[in-house]
Amino acid sequence: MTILDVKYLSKIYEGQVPRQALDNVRFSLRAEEFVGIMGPSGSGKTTLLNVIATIDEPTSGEIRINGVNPHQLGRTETALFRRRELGFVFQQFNLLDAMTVAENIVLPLSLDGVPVGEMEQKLNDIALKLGISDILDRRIYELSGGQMQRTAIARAIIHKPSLILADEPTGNLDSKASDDVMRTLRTLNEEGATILMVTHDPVAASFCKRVIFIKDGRFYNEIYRGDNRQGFFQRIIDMLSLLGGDRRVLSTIRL
Ligand SMILES: Nc1ncnc2c1ncn2[C@@H]1O[C@H](COP(=O)(O)OP(=O)(O)OP(=O)(O)O)[C@@H](O)[C@H]1O
Repeated sequence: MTILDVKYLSKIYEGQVPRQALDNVRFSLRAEEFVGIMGPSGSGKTTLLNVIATIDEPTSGEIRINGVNPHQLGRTETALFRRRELGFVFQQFNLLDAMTVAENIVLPLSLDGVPVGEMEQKLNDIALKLGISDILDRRIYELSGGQMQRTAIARAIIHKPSLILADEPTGNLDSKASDDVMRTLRTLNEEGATILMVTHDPVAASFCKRVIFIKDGRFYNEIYRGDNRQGFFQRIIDMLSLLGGDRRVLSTIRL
């Protein structure tokens, strides 16, 4: 089953000098895929994610999520669609600092008017799954980066979205916390979640089942993991150096 269909997507930022950020990008994601998007700085990754997230409008082309083109919905319907169908994980976590972990996680459910008993059940299930049951009463400012990101992931998935969109989810984490977060995303994927993740980090990307590379706003190539993560990691590094990454820097990154 196709969850996300990106069809001939183009985006031009108008301005004194118009800038084409996306040029005819086309790909799709089936249910239970875990796909990374990589490419040089300025290649259009965030723009692509923002258009899929309905934060930004395409100039031409369209996206479909579960067969629906959210850009054709009215403003209220779009907000509802985004809240029900999508889960967001960001580099900056975007948690509410003064609230507790539990309050942050159930926020999307309370916005949707889910009864308290059901909310608590879901909260406890998700906290157990993400290994954060013992920190539910802590305030966000008391957490480590890895705990913050796991809280953010719990919030992103508590309503069982069709598609999880992650933008540099390990960008603010050290390598141990990154590894924990990527293992969490991998487990969620193995349990049925469909994930699209933008990342610069080849180690994080090696947890995906497929990586799509874009360059100058265009689809450039894609590679599949297969059984061997080490081999996949090496192919990601090779592709990044083909795309202009610094080979000396890339050769220092270890799995
Ligand atoms: N709001 C905007 N107005 C004008 N140009 C923009 C805007 N946002 C992005 N761009 C331009 O569009 C192109 C793609 O930007 P985008 O942020 O999508 O790239 P990226 O691959 O996510 O980059 P990075 O890896 O550095 O985050 C760049 O040339 C950028 O300068």
